[in-house]
Amino acid sequence: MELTLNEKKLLVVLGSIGTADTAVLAEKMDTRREAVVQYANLAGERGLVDVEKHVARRYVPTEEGRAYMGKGLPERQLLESFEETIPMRDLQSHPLAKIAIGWMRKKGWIAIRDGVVTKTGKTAPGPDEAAFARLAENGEIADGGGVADLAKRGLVEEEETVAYTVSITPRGRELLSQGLDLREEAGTLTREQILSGEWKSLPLRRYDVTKLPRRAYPGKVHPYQRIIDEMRRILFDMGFEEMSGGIVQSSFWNFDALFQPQDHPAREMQDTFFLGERRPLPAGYERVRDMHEHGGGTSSTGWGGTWSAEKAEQCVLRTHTTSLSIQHLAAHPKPPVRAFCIGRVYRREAIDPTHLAEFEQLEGIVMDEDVNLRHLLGFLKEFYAKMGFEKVRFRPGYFPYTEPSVEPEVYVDGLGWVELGGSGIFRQEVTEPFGIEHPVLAWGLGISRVAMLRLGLRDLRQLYRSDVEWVRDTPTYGGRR
Ligand SMILES: N[C@@H](Cc1ccccc1)C(=O)O
Repeated sequence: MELTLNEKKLLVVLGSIGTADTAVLAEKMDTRREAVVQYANLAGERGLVDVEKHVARRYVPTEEGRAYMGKGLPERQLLESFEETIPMRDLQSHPLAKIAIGWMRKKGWIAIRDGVVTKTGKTAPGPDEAAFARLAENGEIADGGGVADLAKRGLVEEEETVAYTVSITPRGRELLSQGLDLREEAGTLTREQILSGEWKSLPLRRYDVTKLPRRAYPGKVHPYQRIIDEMRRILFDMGFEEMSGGIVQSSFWNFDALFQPQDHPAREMQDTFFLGERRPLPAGYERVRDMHEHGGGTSSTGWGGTWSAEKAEQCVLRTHTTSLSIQHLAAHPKPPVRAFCIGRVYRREAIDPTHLAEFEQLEGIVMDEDVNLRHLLGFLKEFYAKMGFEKVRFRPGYFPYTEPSVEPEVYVDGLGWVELGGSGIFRQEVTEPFGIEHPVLAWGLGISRVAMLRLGLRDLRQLYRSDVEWVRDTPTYGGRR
């Protein structure tokens, strides 16, 4: 049997005292209690010592509980603050009134009639007060009596202490009587010890290679952020540049520039978070106005009616990242443009496992001479394939700013076809006011959905919870399933 030096030292100490708890052993061995527990468990597996675990539960006061220490429970303090009767209004001005009046009534100590509070005479302390008095005396208290009531009120909380006693077994004694080699063990060898051959005669520390190490939790990137990073990588690899912009946008950029009519249902209060702030309209906004009112210089008839600059100035939390795409195009009206962004958007949704009021979109635009629908479908297919979704199909859709409009769907085993966003080619009504003369392919994909599918989640909210266990248990490897 190969004992570690520490086990041997433990046996030597126990040889003289037989039994001791780990606190005593730690002191005698000049080490920490956790170390003693570890040595004792090793020696215990070999049958040389017995390790006994004692769990002690006790209750200690919470912060609120400490505030009442020595003064008594709030209802007792309040009861003693007046003689036989008191007008309710006066009683209510006592600092403890909020908590204590309810308890006095519940305990039957007072009756309230016509705004006057009268003591009932039945005001003897119950088990909770007795427990509280004992707690005040000792600083802690065992379970039982009225302690449960105090715990329910949040005045005490449970504290658990674990202690171990270690005793030497007959086998341990026998081994000890045979004499133990107490020379220091070498845990690492020096170059000299190896070259000179001295290592052969050194007592070496043994390692148990069959033991699993304790799990380590180094810092790591959140699973959702890893997927987002992967998507950015893919788009950079496909030759896209990244656009950026604020989450607060004027209605002009979020809606009007995208030829969304001012009375469009998506612009209603129940769908969009409107802000009090306003932003001035950009130079040249008149072309957008004209497009809305009568189609500007194009063959479009526009939406008709009068376009309101005031409505367009009003700020919103962006409802889609398409508000960034159109600004990028306005700033870069000449081809080629290949740009993307991944950003949070906001909608007034009823929240459920698959709908949140905030979520992320991946937005992309491609403008070039002669790009067409086939290119758009190709880009989307390629992107999804790189994300690990092999089967992709497209259904016709509708957006006020694209024609044609397409809704991509991916096939997921067990779920079937899942819709993942919208896409299309920007209408002339969108591009013309900004002097854009070539077709623009555009898409906006809900990527929290993608992340949910990739991570096998049933509830979208998991992506946004501070759930450390889940973050720890989600592997970092294998982007793809
Ligand atoms: N903005 C659309 C998606 C989309 C983007 C670009 C073109 C067409 C559609 C949405 O939020 O659902």
